[in-house]
Amino acid sequence: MFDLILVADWSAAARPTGKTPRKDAIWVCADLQGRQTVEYFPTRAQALAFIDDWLNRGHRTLLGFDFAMGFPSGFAETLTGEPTALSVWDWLARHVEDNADNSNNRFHVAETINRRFPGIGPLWGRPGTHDHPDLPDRGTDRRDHGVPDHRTVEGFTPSAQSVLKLFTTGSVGSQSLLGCAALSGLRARHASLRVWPQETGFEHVKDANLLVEIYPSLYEPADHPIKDAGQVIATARALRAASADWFTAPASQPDASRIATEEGWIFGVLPPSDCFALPPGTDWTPVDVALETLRSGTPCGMGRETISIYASPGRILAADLVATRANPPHANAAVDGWAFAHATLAPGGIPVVAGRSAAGQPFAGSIPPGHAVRILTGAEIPSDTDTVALQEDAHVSDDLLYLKAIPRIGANTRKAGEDVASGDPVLSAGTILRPGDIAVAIAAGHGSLSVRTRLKVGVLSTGDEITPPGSTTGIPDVNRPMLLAMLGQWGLEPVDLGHAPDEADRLAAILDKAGTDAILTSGGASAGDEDHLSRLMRDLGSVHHWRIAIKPGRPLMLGHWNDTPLFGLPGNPVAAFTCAALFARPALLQMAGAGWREPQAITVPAGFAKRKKAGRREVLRARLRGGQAEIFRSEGSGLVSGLSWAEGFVLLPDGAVTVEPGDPVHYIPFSELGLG
Ligand SMILES: Nc1nc2c(c(=O)[nH]1)N[C@H]1C(S)=C(S)[C@@H](COP(=O)(O)OP(=O)(O)OC[C@H]3O[C@@H](n4cnc5c(N)ncnc54)[C@H](O)[C@@H]3O)O[C@H]1N2
Ligand code: MOO
Repeated sequence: MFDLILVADWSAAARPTGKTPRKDAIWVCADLQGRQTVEYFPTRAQALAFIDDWLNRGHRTLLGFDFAMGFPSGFAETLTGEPTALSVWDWLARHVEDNADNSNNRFHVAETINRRFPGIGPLWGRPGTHDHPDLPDRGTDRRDHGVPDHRTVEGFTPSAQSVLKLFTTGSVGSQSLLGCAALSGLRARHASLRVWPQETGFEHVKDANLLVEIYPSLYEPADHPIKDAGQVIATARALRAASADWFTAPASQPDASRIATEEGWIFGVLPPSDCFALPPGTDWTPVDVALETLRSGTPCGMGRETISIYASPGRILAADLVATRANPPHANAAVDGWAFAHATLAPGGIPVVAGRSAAGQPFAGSIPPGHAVRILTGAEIPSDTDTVALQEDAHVSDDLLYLKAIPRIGANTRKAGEDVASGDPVLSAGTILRPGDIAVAIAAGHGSLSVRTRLKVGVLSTGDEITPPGSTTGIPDVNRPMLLAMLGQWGLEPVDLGHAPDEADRLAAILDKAGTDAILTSGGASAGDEDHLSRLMRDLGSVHHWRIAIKPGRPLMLGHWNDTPLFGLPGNPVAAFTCAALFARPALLQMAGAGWREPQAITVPAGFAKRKKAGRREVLRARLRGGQAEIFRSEGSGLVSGLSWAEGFVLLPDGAVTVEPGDPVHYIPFSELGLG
């Protein structure tokens, strides 16, 4: 269809990336009738000149860039008054300054954008060194700006990051701000270029030069020492093989024409036709619906207490913490050596004054110009000096100091407050205190902290067959000690509610007098004659969701006993563990005051093959070996040995999937679930 395919891996670098080809820079693959060349560019301007040159040659061209070419719903209209991606491109072209040496004003433009929106945001993320009051540092600092984080297409490419995030690992927002501005210019220079789907809709365009958004991570990189180069080569190959449904498949989305003009789409992402469909006749609750019920239904009602910093590991900070002193409190020496005022040194030996400055024992006198004084690591820099020479670079003879070389002004000194200034925010409310957080709290002047009182969570096992650990008869109680241990790792207060026999009255009495903030039960959650917990909850409790579209864990029951949230976990230990980690943990942490925390999955190649139907999410016990996710030998949810074998979960999506070895899958290490 196309004679020429151009694939660009874009970059938002603020400086030229250097003469030597390297990763995380701009790479362009040009594929002319199947013959590929790949080029590296130190600047955006050079890459655009190269692309201009190709476009001027008059080939039928498909041109792809790897950044979001549209923004989530509502963004364009608030910014430009028009709900189209192309209006945003033109707005950006008027505001972005992107110079030939890559220097640019993207963070300034981002602030200008944020000021047009209500609340705080929607854009976020900036390097710490920039002072941009209207561009929040963290995504969680934003509110009420009215823009969802993701475009529709990103629902089908879960590893794609939000275009609203401008900085740090994997962010694409900066690329998009600079890129969309550049594309506006490209369109102006090349009138024949049409943008799919923003201009064309989800149409199979056969006779135009097309500009599309691409996502190189969809393809296995070609063999090349630099991954970015391998990715543009692989993407160009994939585009050459694109079929008609690449253009038209997104038209199946309910509001396809709005998506096309406002949000755009990644060329090559095909929404599965039966995605999220449950088999007919079932009424299981999708995982995301159950999680949303929990997120909106488990507010924090915990009080506060002030405790010693020594008792604070794992506790949850109740209020934002502000530094009450600077760290370091005074300018001090970073090394053992000699302090002097740089500007006053004369050639030759430097006279040394008597005395010294040591940590905790500052030098008391004054140091005449051109003199030096002995100083030790951590000691205050005497007020009339500004530079420290390293002891190993100096020697003293006859009370004169000789330096091998004069260090630059300010060398080997630490400025007062260079770490934390008094009044700086250091930790935010909801932080679960880790050793590093405790360190900064102390450095910032705190010896005690206001934390949330601990959330008490009761754990109850049910079932007549359950016997105490160590028993030679019955089924030893795996779940209760396991769940109590999980709660402890999450910094909550586990309360052992013991074991209830299969009698509704006894079960109800135990639940009535639990006295905890939440309850986890295991067993009796499914529909059998002996499944007393589910019957009791339906009769006397309130059930919000029962039967979730997940394997393992389908019988999970979410509800309230009296006013206490109750998680009716399935009896099979693997299902109990999985449901506790994926459903109970975020809800309990939110109740405890730590906010809603979603575990972050990483995308890794599968070390296995598997096929699943649409209709439920599947959670496989997994671990990483050799950079690949391997899975446990069996999915049986009674196989407790797999819980010890595993170091994380592979999550397979609700829709149908076929996983082949090497395909990308989502892996959540147990450390992300607070179970490191
Ligand atoms: N008709 C249906 N049957 C089942 C369904 C269903 O939806 N309809 N779901 C199946 C699934 S999936 C699971 S998981 C189990 C969960 O059932 P229950 O929550 O009712 O659990 P129990 O029947 O009480 O126990 C299941 C299994 O786990 C053992 N168990 C229970 N507690 C413990 C414990 N504390 N420590 C160790 N092992 C425990 C128990 O002995 C059973 O072997 O239901 C399926 N059936
Ligand atoms: O939840 Mo059950 O353990 O899926 O078999």
